[in-house]
Amino acid sequence: MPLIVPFLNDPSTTSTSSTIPNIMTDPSTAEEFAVLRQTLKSSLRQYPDFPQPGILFEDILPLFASPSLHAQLLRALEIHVTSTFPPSLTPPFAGVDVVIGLEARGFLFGPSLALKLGASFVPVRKAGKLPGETVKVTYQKEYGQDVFEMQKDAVKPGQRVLVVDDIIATGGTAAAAEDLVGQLGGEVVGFCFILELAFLKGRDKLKAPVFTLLSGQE
Ligand SMILES: O=P(O)(O)OC[C@H]1O[C@H](OP(=O)(O)OP(=O)(O)O)[C@H](O)[C@@H]1O
Ligand SMILES: Nc1ncnc2[nH]cnc12
Repeated sequence: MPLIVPFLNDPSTTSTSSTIPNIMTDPSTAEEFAVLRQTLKSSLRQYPDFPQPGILFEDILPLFASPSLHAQLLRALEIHVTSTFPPSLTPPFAGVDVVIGLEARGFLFGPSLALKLGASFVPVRKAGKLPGETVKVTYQKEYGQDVFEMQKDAVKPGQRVLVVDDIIATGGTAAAAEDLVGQLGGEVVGFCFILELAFLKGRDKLKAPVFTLLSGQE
């Protein structure tokens, strides 16, 4: 009988809406994950007053500038997703069919994560970039308003979708993606972010469970 270890006693890994069962059966994987998080967190940069006064901008790009950090990021995300949605389980905790990445920074790691999970990758793009029939939604984010679009045949009814992005701030962007998936009859089984600005309470706007790898700006 494997030892069941609580995944992490950290508020950034739990959801207020519903809770993902963050358990891991292998203690050495839990330890590996904790070390990965520490390394990744210490590699982020912050820029005050960008892109406008009053915003403390969290820059995740150093994670991609170094091949080693890039690999560690993907390993951390893979550990999380496969321990939360093991392909061998039955719903609601079975695997993921589609990973959706949100423009633009969700495109940096969404496709690689999808490949690791054996899932499809689908982009959600800013308006006017996608050919063919699309669904659309207008949304508010931490610094402005935008329009998101997804191709109509990108998600099939009943498919299990994981939405990924670099940051959740006010949650407007992620909620817009959840809306688009719902319009196509897909099921968002979870959200996965690298970083969460917890004080903005963005996760409260989302119906599906939320996982964030790192916390920021308490
Ligand atoms: O939770 P919210 O308040 O909605 O903000 C989070 C969103 O804001 C940023 O994207 P941005 O719209 O700046 O676009 P970009 O990735 O194309 O630069 C970030 O990458 C998230 O997608
Ligand atoms: N403070 C922030 N830093 C980086 N990306 C963001 N997207 C929304 N708010 C952000």
